[in-house]
Amino acid sequence: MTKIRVHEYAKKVSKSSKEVIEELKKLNITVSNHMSMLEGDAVSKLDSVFNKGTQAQAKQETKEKKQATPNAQKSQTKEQNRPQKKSPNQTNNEQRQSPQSNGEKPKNKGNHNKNMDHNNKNQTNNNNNRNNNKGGFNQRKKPGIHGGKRRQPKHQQPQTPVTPKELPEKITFYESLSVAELAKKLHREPSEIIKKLFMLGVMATINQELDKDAIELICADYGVEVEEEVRVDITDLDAYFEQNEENEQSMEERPPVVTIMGHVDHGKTTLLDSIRHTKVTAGEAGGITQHIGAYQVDINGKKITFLDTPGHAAFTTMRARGASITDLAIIVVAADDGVMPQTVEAINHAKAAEVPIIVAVNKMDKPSANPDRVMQELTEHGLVPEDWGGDTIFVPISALKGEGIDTLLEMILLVSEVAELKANPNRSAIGTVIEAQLDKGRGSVATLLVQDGTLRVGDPIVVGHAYGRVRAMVNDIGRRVKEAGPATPVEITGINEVPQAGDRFVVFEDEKTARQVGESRAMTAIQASRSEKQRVTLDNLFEQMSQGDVKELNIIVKADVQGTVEAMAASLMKIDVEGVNVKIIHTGAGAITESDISLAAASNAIVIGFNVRPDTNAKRAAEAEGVDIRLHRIIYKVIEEIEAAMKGMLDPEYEEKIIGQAEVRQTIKVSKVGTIAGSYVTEGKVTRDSGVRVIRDGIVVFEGELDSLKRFKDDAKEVAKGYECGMTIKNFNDIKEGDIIEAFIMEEIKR
Ligand SMILES: Nc1nc2c(ncn2[C@@H]2O[C@H](COP(=O)(O)OP(=O)(O)OP(=O)(O)O)[C@@H](O)[C@H]2O)c(=O)[nH]1
Repeated sequence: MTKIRVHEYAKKVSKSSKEVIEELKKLNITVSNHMSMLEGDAVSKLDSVFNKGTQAQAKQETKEKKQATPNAQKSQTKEQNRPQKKSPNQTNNEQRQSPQSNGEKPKNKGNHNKNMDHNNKNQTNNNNNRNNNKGGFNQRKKPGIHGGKRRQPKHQQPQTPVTPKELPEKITFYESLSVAELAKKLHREPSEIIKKLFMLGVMATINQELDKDAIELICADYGVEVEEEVRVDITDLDAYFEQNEENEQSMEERPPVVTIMGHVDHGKTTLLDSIRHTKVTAGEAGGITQHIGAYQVDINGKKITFLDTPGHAAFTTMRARGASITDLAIIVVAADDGVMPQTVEAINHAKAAEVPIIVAVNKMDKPSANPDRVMQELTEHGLVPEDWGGDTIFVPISALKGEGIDTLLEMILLVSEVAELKANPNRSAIGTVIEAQLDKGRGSVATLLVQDGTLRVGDPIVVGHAYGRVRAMVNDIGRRVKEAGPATPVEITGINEVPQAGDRFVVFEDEKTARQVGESRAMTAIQASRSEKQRVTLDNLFEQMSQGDVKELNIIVKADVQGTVEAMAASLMKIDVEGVNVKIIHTGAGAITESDISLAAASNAIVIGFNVRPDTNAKRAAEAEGVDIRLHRIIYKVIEEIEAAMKGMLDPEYEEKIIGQAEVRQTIKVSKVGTIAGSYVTEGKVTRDSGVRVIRDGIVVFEGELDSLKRFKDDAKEVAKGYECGMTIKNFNDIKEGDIIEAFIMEEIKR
C-alpha cells in the first residue's frame, strides 16, 4: 500500500492538518505531527470519514491538468472511447488509488527504472512499457515543470473519475516479475495486483517476485494472455553448435575429419607425411611446407581432412580436444612393437568421443612385424577385426614405404560414407580452433576448422573470447582463399587476441554484435579466472591443512605458440622435487598481460614467458604487485630455473658437520655454575653455538649444547685449535678429565 503524509492528505480533502489529526485520534491512529506518514489502511479509514468524493476530486484535478494540454486531452478522450476489458472491481480500485498517486510517484519511478533495465533485454516488454509510460508521463508531466511533485491546487471541482487504461492483450515475461513490474505490464496499479494476490491467499509486497504460476493466475483473472520468454544467450558459443535442426534439404555431404593417434614412434608423423605427399597434387607440392595443423587430401574427388595433431605426450590435452572435433580416429600401431600405453590412451580418447576407429597396423615392411599379435592385443581393448567376427577395420600399412596408404584412405571414405557426414554450406560458419599463435607481423593468427557453414573473408567472428573480422584466409597449402566450406581447415588473421586451441568460433551477422559477444565473453572469462583464483587460495588452504606441510608452486605459462605452451606446461608438471607440487594455474599464447599479473598476484604465482614479453601495463602491474616474471627462450633453462626456485622453497634440510675437538684437561666444580671443563682444542675449533658430544673411551656419554665458552675470564665466540678454554655444558656436570668434547654444527644442505 502507498503512503501519504498527513498534511498532503489534509490538502487533498481540503481540511487542515489539525482536523485530520483530530480525526485520526478518533480512529485511534496516533500520529506525531502533520509530517507523519499515513499507511494505506489509515488513508482508507480517513477516506470513509471525510467526504467519499475525495478521490473524485483528485481525479478531477488530474483531469484539469490534462485539459491544459490539448494533446493529452486528445489521447485521454481516445482512451476513454476505446473498448475496455474490465474486471468488475476495476473502477473501484482505480478510484481508491488515485488520491495516492502523489505519494506513489517516487515509487513508480523506481519501478519504471527497474522495468527499463529488465526490458533492455526484452523488446516485447519494451513496447508495452513505452506505451504505458507515454500515457503516464503526459498525464503527469505536462501541467507544470515539476510534474509529479506539483502540489494540488486548493480549489477542486468534482468531475467524473478517469477510466483505467486498457488491459494488454498479452504480456510476456522472463523467469519472473515483481508485483510492480507485472502491474506496469498490465497497466494497473500495484495495489490492485497486491489486492488480487491477497484474494488468492498470497500476501505480497510491491517488490515481491512472482513466479510463473502467480503471474499466470493474475493474468487469467484479467483475461490477459501470458507467454514466458525463452531467451537465447548470444554469448554462449556452444549453443550455436547445438542448434542442429537444420533443414535436411540444405544439408550436403562433407569431408570427414580424421585424427591420427598412437604410441610414440609408431609412425604417426610418417603416416601423415606419406598421405600428404602421395595425395597432394604435384602442382601444389610447393606449398606443402606450410603447416597449419591440418590438411586436406583429395581422393577421386572426395576430400578427407586430417588433423595434424602432434603425437608427443605433452600434447595429450590437445589431442583429447582433437578427438572431439574428429569424425574418425586412425590408431597407428607398430606391428613390431604392439599395443603400448599410449595406444590404449588413444583408443580411450576415441571411445570417449564416440568416434569410429580404424586401426593402421604400421611398419609391415619390418621383418619383425607381427600383425596377428597387434590384432590379438587390440581385441582385449574391444577392437576386434572383421576377420575375427568383429567390426573394426584393420589396415596393414608401411607408412615409410607408402604401402597400404590407398587402402587406408579408401577405408576412411567407406567409414565416413556410413556415418553420413553432412553440413550446410549455406549457413554462417561455426567451428573450432586447431592452433593459434601471435605473429609479429600479422598479429593473432588462428587455424580454424570450419565445422558447419562457410567462412568468408570479411565475416564478423567471435573466436573463444577474441573477436574481429576475418581479414585474410590461407588454406592448408598456403594459398589465399576467399571462403572455406565445411570440414575445411584455414588460417585466419584479423582477430584481436590469440584464442586457445579447442576454442569455438561463430560468425555473427555484424561486427558490432561480434564485438559485444567477444567483449562480454572476455569479461566473463576474467571474472571466472578471478573467482577461480580465489578458489585456488581456498583450495590451497584446505590442502595445506589436510596434507600437512605440502607447498605448492603456482605457475602461469605464456608462450608465443599454443603448442609450446602445452609442451612447457607438461614439462613443468614433470618436475619432481620432493615436498613441492607444481600447479599450473593458467596458460595462454601471446604477450603477458595485466590480467596474467593480477591472477599471479592473487594466487602467489610466478609468470613464465617463453618467447613473449609483458606489455607495458603488465610490466607496471608486476612491479607494483611484486610479481616475478621469468623470461626465457630455451625450454630446459626454464625447467632448470624452476627447479632451483622450488628447491629454495623447500624447508632447508640440515646435515651435521663436526667442526672441532677439545680434550678435557682439568675439571673445576663451581657452585651455581656446575662443572667447568678446562680444555684444550686439539682440532678445528669450538664455537659458542655449536652442539657438543662428550666422548669417554670412544663412547658418546652425552650429547647437548654448550652453556658457556670462555677464554680465561672472558666469554669467547670461538676458540681455535691450540688454545685453551673453559666450557660448561648445559644440563651436564658429570664431566671428567680425559673426556673428549666433539663440537658440531647443523649445516643447511643445498639440494
Ligand atoms: N620400417 C618402418 N619404419 C617406420 C615406418 N613408419 C615409421 N617408421 C619409423 O619409425 C620412427 C618413428 O616414426 P614417426 O612417424 O616419427 O613416429 P611418431 O608416432 O610420429 O612418433 P612421435 O611423433 O615421436 O610420437 C621413424 O624413424 C620412422 O622412420 C614404417 O612403416 N616402416
